[in-house]
Amino acid sequence: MLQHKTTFFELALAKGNLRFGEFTLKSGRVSPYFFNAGGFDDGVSLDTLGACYADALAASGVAFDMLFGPAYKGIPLAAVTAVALQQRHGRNLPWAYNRKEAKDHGEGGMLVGAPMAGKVLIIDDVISAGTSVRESVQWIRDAGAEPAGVAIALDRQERGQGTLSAAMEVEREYGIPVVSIAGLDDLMDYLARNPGANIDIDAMRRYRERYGSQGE
Ligand SMILES: O=P(O)(O)OC[C@H]1O[C@H](OP(=O)(O)OP(=O)(O)O)[C@H](O)[C@@H]1O
Ligand SMILES: O=C(O)c1cc(=O)[nH]c(=O)[nH]1
Repeated sequence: MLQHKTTFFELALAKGNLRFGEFTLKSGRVSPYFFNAGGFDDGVSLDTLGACYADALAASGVAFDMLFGPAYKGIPLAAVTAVALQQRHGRNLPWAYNRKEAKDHGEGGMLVGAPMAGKVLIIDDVISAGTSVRESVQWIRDAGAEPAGVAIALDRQERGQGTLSAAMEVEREYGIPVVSIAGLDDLMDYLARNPGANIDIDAMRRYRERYGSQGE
């Protein structure tokens, strides 16, 4: 398993950002696990998470010229990934984010940071229904730039309306790749080798059989 995946799982488990039990999702499904991206809430964990995004992007080979972090949770993720790309991979790239409400004084406007240009990579925590990605693609195109792909932390690899996962639906709809630090398959592999006392791996398997996405 690639080092950034192991590092991500170790960090998420140590911070309690990967939990096991019974959780009702946005979709209404009852899941035996839950990922809370908002819990990377201190300097060390944010720094480590940024390194995981940067290393996953470097390993993916996706080409991009700048980063875009959709409000709100995408903003610190894009910022810390920009820092990690520079420190770990020698790529000093521009980055930008949007506001959720327009600012009517000072510099005004909805977009903050570098002007959108070239191939823009969207950085977010998760994709559920794809609404956030859809809005980000619109921001990027309206500014005359081109979406290059999406980077997320954990791909739950479960189907949306059809048999494809939300990430696959985004790839198909926009013709752009979705890169994740890790996916459910990686998590299952990790847990098989590092079992936790409170983790019902059979419940995870049953959930994946019932809701897992199929094909590419
Ligand atoms: O694929 P989707 O259905 O859009 O769901 C995923 C989005 O939902 C959450 O953001 P949210 O819009 O709740 O805003 P926040 O970042 O301000 O919490 C999350 O951070 C993603 O951006
Ligand atoms: O589908 C969701 O609602 C969801 C799942 C998950 O693991 N984490 C999260 O923030 N939302």
